[in-house]
Amino acid sequence: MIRIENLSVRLPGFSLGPVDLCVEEGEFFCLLGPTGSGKTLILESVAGLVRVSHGRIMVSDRNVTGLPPERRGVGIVYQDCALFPHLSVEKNIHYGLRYHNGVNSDGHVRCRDLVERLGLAHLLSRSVTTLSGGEKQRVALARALATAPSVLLLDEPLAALDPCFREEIRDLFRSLHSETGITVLMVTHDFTDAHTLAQRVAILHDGRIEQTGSADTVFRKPATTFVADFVGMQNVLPARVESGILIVDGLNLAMPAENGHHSFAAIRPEHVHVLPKSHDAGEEGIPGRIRSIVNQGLFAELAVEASGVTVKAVMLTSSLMENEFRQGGQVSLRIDPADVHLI
Ligand SMILES: Nc1ncnc2c1ncn2[C@@H]1O[C@H](COP(=O)(O)OP(=O)(O)OP(=O)(O)O)[C@@H](O)[C@H]1O
Repeated sequence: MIRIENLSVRLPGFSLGPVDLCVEEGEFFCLLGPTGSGKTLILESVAGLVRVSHGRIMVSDRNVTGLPPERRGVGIVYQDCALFPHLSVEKNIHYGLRYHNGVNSDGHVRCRDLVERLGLAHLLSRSVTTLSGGEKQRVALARALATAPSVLLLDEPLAALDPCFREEIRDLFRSLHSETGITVLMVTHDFTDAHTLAQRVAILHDGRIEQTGSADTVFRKPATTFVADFVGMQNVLPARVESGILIVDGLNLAMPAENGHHSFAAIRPEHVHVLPKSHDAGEEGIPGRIRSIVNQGLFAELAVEASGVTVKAVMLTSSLMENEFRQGGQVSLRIDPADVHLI
């Protein structure tokens, strides 16, 4: 368990916090946010690598705020692995043991088990400078776990890897977490990590947490326009309700089930259905004109102008071809009220 209470870190050009965050025992938690929003600083505060200005950090019910990194019971893996280039794979893995209750038989047994589990036995005598990206990450993970930390901190460990290694290491994190039940706090830019690994996520903005929840909730029901933009809603439009009709900018839409006071409607581009003009789009069909098409290969991104509003949509390129959609062409838009999220 990691409990961060009222944490602030003041640096010359940046202020983190106040941040409150609890990662439950055995949870896999992802921190997401734009570059420079303070994700790494949170991780470094937990690891004891940065001076905390205010607040308290608990790891497994122990107040570790004033403790040096090696006494906090945390393991950390960085994006660039930060392995010691002058040491072999084996020496890198054993490195931390000397600072954690000395080199004892428990530590050696644990390292042997990790070497086995992470498929590193044939690499032990190799210099780490000769390893592939995926192999380096597995060594970094073994080194971080060698001291039996109660929590594992991962700072964008997949970002520098080729897509094929990324999938392999992501699977490794997933199985390791489910087998050991270790508490994991991971910084990532990648929404796939959030969806496939995390039980919960937090979105950071300018040193503050803007929303915490399951990946599904945060992606489908963002609490703020910032989170909506960040998770790729693309259509975040001023909205008001008049006589039971939702007026989104200049568009009249059927009212979604959500109630309460709202100022914005957020609609994911994949929830905007673009249909040929002749197609029966039903009562909700909104006439529009295609302003632009960007072909991304498998998908195409469309900007459609409807009643003076630019609505973003994505569709399969095959469907774009089939329907012979062209820039300037007339279309009908259909948006299911259930896919309109009010903020
Ligand atoms: N030791 C430091 N001294 C001064 N400023 C720092 C220090 N460490 C981080 N910062 C600044 O704090 C801000 C947040 O940095 P941080 O590395 O936490 O961002 P991040 O969200 O992890 O970004 P990225 O996704 O690009 O890694 C940045 O503006 C950074 O320049």
